[in-house]
Amino acid sequence: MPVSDQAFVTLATNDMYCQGALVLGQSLRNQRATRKLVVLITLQVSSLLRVILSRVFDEVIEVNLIDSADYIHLAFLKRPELGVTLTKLHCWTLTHYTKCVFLDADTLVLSNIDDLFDRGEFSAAPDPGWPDCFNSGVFVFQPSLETHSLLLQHATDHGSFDGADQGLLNSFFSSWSTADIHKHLPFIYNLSSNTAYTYSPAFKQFGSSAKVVHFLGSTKPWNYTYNPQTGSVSKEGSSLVPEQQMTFLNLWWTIYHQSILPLYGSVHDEDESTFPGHTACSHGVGVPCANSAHSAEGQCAHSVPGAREPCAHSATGSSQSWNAEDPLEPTVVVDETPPSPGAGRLEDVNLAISVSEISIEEKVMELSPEEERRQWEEGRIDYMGKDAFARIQEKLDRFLQ
Ligand SMILES: O=c1ccn([C@@H]2O[C@H](COP(=O)(O)OP(=O)(O)O[C@H]3O[C@H](CO)[C@@H](O)[C@H](O)[C@H]3O)[C@@H](O)[C@H]2O)c(=O)[nH]1
Ligand SMILES: [Mn+2]
Repeated sequence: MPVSDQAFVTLATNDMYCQGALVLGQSLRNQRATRKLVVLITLQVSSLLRVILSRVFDEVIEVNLIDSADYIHLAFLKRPELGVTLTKLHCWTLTHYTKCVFLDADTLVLSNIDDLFDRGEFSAAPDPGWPDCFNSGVFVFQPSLETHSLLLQHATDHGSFDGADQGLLNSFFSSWSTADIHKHLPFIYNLSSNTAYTYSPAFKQFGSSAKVVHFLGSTKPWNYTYNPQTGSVSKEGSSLVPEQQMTFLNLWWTIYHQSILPLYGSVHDEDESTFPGHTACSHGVGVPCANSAHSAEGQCAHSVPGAREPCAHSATGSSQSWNAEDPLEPTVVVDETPPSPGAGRLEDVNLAISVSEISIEEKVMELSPEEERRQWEEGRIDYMGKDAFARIQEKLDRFLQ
């Protein structure tokens, strides 16, 4: 029976992490999850991705880093690296749910995990790098504004020993390692795909019971290239990937290929008026790249209503959809057309699709000075890139010369 006051929750602060969130959401649907699916997003997520997320998730909720007084209290601007961390903490504000399970966007659900809702706050699995700490990629929690503000207060007072949410949560829920063994989730609920092999006999014994795999670390599934004809991540550049991880990477990509890519086609078909910049075209083998662009600016959906059914093979069947049944058919890409004058921003991802290769690339955006200024004024500040202190100082120095 569906339970409407409990939810699986994830987070995606940009279009790249949205790709992970989509596969995660779809994997939960494939495993017949009986709880609501919620994705937290931030302003940076494009309107196209918001629509696509709404096809997989029950709720797409924008959390705003800038307007919240809490972040100002935290002297947020002095600790930009805490941004994503603080965004994860927002899950405690989902008080229309009584209990939730948070899953990182780089996790993949392999079998039904509804039994996690039998556990209480704060339940998590050990971190493979330091098992007296939990890994914050999968945890059971109870939304509460009080806990949320205590967490923010803790961040203000103590910071985070790893500069991110895992350190903060471990010092906040510091009795996890000793107090209650029931709050230790078995490792199969958060199996790190790249460290499992360090104890390979255990992996051999228990690996097949894995329920959630976590692509922890800097290389994520969407950083690989996939060959839909072989059903496998391309070997090139992945020769160092251990065999066990390869299996999980291929599973991730199978879901992406079969269930997520068709959504791009169907959104285009249905929402031509919303995304007038979108066109689709076919390319042959090896054609390098396709871009997507649109000109509609995202209205943020506190909650975007969307399809609730599993969307495997949900391509609408027109020639503009990915042909999952017959990968030898000419493939379809979402192509770039110049946005109309005064149009909104482009997507932050390129989908490069050909018969033998699919890849997802981060788009390096060249913004007009007006657009740059607008982003700055909206608080969308690229601390690590063009708005980094060193770059601004350079500009000031040039100006003052
Ligand atoms: O630019 C980003 C970065 C992260 N995330 C979200 O935050 C999660 C954590 O980031 P991730 O790249 O998955 O970190 P990990 O490689 O898993 O590293 C570890 O360290 C992180 C920081 O402490 C913890 O959040 C993770 O749970 C822990 O597994 C992601 O899955 C996303 O849900 C974004 O939305 N945008
Ligand atoms: Mn992660």
